[in-house]
Amino acid sequence: MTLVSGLEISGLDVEVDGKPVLSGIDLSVPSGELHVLLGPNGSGKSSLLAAIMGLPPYRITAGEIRFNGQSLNDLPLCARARLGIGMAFQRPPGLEGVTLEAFAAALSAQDRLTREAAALDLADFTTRQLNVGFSGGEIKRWEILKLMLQDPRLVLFDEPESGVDLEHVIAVGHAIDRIVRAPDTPRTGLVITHTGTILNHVTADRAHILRGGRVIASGAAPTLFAHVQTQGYTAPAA
Ligand SMILES: Nc1ncnc2c1ncn2[C@@H]1O[C@H](COP(=O)(O)OP(=O)(O)OP(=O)(O)O)[C@@H](O)[C@H]1O
Repeated sequence: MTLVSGLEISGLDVEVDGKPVLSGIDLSVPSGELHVLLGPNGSGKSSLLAAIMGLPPYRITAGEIRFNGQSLNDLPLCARARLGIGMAFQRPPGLEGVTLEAFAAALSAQDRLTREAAALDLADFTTRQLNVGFSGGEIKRWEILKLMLQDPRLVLFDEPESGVDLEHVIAVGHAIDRIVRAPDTPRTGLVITHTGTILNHVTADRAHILRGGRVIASGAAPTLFAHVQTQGYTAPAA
């Protein structure tokens, strides 16, 4: 299938320092859909997000990543960000001297900061420096708020619920839905989850199981997650 709009990955091989981490990945996420990546530790989930975002040291050695019909393979990170690709990181660094207010002002997104900071319980943080002294859960909530301010078109979430308490997971899930399901802005989303907690609060369309750097199964998100809970990261019988 060739998608005109959305994310399309075909025959993708990726290596790190000469070591293959992804092999023959075929994955399509149509515009307007949110897909989930499941898989055991070390199966290549974060490497896949990094390869889409263009983060070093992940190197594409075969295949192609396209977004809205444009190949990303030869684009540096900053060009991918300008195309509207954004990522909520697992362990983002602190940015001393840059406050949430200043970050929002640089993006002319002060209105969104006011609105969405309240929804993510970060209203008291606007004069704080980014990620400096934030708790683990606060960092995760800021990563979601950051995406709201950046207004990306392809949104990558690396374990958005890990370290987030149960009450705030609800806010994070609703915020992810607001990002991906904005009625007048078509967006595409890909989210990694281990526990599946976030799936109780977002509407996910499809899920994919990665194992050993390969996609071994794809299916409706609730069905595939239920399968993983009982059978582990295996391909369901046809
Ligand atoms: N920068 C790197 N340097 C060396 N090896 C790496 C690097 N990044 C990933 N790898 C290796 O690639 C494999 C896939 O790692 P990756 O982080 O993508 O897995 P994951 O599925 O996201 O795992 P987890 O569920 O534990 O977060 C692992 O064996 C990992 O050690």
